[in-house]
Amino acid sequence: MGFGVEDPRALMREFLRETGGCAVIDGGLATELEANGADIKDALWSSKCLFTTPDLIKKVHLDYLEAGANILITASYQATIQGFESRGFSREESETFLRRSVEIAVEARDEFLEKCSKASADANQEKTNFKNRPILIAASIGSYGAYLADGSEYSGDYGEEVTLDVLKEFHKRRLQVISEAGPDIIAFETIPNKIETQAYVELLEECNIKIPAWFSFNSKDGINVVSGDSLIDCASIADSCVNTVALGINCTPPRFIHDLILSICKVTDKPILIYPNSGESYDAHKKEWVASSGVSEEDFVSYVSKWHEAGASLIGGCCRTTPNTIRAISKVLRGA
Ligand SMILES: C[S+](C)CC[C@H](N)C(=O)O
Ligand SMILES: N[C@@H](CCS)C(=O)O
Ligand SMILES: [Zn+2]
Repeated sequence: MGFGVEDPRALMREFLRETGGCAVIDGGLATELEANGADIKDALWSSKCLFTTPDLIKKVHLDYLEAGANILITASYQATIQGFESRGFSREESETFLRRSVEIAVEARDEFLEKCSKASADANQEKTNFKNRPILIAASIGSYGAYLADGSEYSGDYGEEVTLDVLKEFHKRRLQVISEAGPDIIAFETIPNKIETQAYVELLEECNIKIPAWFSFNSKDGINVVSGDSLIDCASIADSCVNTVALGINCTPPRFIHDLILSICKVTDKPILIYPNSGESYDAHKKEWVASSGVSEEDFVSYVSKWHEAGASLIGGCCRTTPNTIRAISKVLRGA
């Protein structure tokens, strides 16, 4: 899908018009890869599947489309050139994995739309989710903390040596390669601090990236981003970027989301996105979620119409949410 270079916001306006004002983001990708048997207890986390089980990534994308998603987030969250090279892959191979993450999602969309057009002749089509609908591919860019593979995306504490220039150098080539692979949106996700927000904004401009972007922060107190930096400051920096078509919150417990939406509303008139996690906490050492600490799927879904009323127009799930969560979100929003 192509979008006007002069007005990147036309993308989101047109997309939300077509979806009736609110759209469904997919759910946890890594979560669902694990549920389908992938072993991602690894420094590359879900991006390992780009070279071990790419077909499984496509299957999970298709499951989320079948559940009702309008937006697929690619498997590139923890996919970095530096991470792949440290595992012995060449620069060229590493860049191919980045491009593949976008291609796999595009292939899933094409296959899904093909199934929809076949199903349209079927009298039972109304009973399925195989109905033609607008679908965007959002290329994930996880934070520097994700690459560190030690849970730093939940602290945003990178140490003094990680300056703005270090972060820009870290992300630059990856951002260029992913942008050239042709996603509809760049999804900067789980952004833990202000310095990384600034790095992304400067890179988009300096690399002359013409693809719309979203900025999604995470919080552990319902007020600030996880590093303690002001959410208002981070959101204002993101809002000022000409590429930005939406901003919001992901991988954050559901109980914090309502107040965070209200804060973001104060600094932007762009669409607000939210895709919370289940509220469980992550043990980065064991690479496991602490199961008892989250909310049930039912409770998660009971928040959805309140988030929508508070101002969120793009709603999905992050870690530990599943196609069932997305199916339920889709039902709430499509009935809204
Ligand atoms: C969003 S977290 C659960 C991703 C995984 C983390 N960066 C790690 O490598 O442990
Ligand atoms: N987009 C990633 C997680 C970000 S925290 C995923 O769904 O696996
Ligand atoms: Zn997450």
